[in-house]
Amino acid sequence: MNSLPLGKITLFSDLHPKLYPAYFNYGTAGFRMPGKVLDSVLFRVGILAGLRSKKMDGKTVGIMVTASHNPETDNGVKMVDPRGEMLDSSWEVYATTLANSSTTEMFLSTLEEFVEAEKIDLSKPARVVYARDTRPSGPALVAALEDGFAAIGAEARNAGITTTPILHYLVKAINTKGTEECFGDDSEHGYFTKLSEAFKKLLLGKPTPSPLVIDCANGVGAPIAAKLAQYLAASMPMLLTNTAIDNPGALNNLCGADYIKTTQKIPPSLMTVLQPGQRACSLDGDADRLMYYYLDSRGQYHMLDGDKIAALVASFIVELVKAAGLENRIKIGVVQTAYANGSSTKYLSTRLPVKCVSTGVKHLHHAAEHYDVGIYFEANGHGTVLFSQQIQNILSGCQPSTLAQSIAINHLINLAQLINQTVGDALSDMLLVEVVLAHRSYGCVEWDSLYTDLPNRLVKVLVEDRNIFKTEDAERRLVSPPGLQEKINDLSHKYDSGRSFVRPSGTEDVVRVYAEAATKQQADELAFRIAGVVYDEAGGDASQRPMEFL
Ligand SMILES: CC(=O)N[C@H]1[C@@H](OP(=O)(O)O)O[C@H](CO)[C@@H](O)[C@@H]1O
Ligand SMILES: [Mg+2]
Repeated sequence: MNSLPLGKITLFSDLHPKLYPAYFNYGTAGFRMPGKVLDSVLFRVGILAGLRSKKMDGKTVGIMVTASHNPETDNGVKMVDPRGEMLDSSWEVYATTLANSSTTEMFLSTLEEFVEAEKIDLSKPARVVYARDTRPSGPALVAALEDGFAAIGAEARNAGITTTPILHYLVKAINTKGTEECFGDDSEHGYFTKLSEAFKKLLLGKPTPSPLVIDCANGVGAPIAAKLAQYLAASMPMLLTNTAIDNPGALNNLCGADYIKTTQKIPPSLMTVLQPGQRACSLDGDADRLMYYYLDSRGQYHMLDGDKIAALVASFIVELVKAAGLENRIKIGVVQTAYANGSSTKYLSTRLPVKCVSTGVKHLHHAAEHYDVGIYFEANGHGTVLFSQQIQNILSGCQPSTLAQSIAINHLINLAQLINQTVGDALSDMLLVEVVLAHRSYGCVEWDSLYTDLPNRLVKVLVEDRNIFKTEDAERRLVSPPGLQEKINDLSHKYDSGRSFVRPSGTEDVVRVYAEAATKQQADELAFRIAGVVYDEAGGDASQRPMEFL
């Protein structure tokens, strides 16, 4: 086939017309909207994925149908590149243009222009693997996606209902099969085997962890964690909660990783379950984010977010690399965003290089790839640790001269197996945390005391046009509107340990204000004063002005 099958695409496309005037944007998290408006988008993404595979010489491309931590009525779709990573950003623009073509004719002509511009060799095969989360709108959207595959003639493999990180794993496993970089068996069984075997090796000789309460957000994490529990058997006792995937409206409702981070509260459903001192964690709706928390002996709630996970894991890896005698050969680094708590940055900076990049997983992931071992976590609990292929080869070829070196090297080798190398993975990260806690003989209290979080506050501001907000220095400084950054600086300087920044959201039509300061009251006050200044500069009617915190 050296030209697009226009007749077939037309037939299918007419079954999936663009009915909604909505503007579709392939953003940080792919397309994400109310599920009911996405039929045409899924069909077109099916075709685009086929073309992406052809462009990548027939390698398998992944597609995940999910809206992660969003409300149950939302849905979305994102594409995964052959190495298991997020779609190349140049294609995000094509995805947006194709999704917004208002008629079949316009869609076809845009497709043709695009094939021409990208010089796609249409005679190449197209291969895709796809999955969805548990959302009720999922089956119909997957059917639209499958029509897209049929229209372009893609060879499609259905991975069923699974997590986003497993889909990423499958993509990389399929594409590295039979190569030196072989990633593992390209099945869910392969994923569970890889994780559980590495976990058991890392825990050998350590006491079995006490039971961990897992809030599955009533989403796809529930069936997947249940399967993982079977592979781990007695080596990791887990108490699964919020597993009601068939209860309408339950997904992410008053539970899940995003609820934990944004409300800084325990899910109400766990109030009677969680014992003081017991570890608990929450996954989000597609199980790529993880938050830990616990109640202290006075019953007070404490949150252990992505920054605390980074601190725990980074210090452990730094010590292992030293113990392996490889500190001069392995360059370790941490990547954060401006949302990382100032105390975490301070803690980490005394141990290893820390880089700050713009918000969004792809920025963190790419920056982490510049290290031999790159650790990245967003404060919201999304993150992973990347071991370069070269370092994995060095580790497996190492000739240790002492027993201690040999043990440390083996631990590093097993960590590279345990940790999902493609994307943040709540279940893999959870096992990683459990390994470090077991090696350190830490409970939550000891882990929490690595450093004390600076109180902070995040406020959303509704403005008339968030596009007038432009930033630099990894989003820490506003360059537009002119003069606003100076006002932010003046206010921040008035508070002990005051730090604040303002940036337009990439996923919502708002501007976000983040502030931290020495006390909670000061952080709240600073955030709301800056939000007020932002609103006065760019907001609309006075009723939407952020209310001063009392
Ligand atoms: C403050 C915050 O949590 N921002 C989130 C949010 O991005 P915004 O661009 O801030 O809307 O969604 C992103 C995608 O899920 C996530 O990567 C990021 O951390
Ligand atoms: Mg998610």
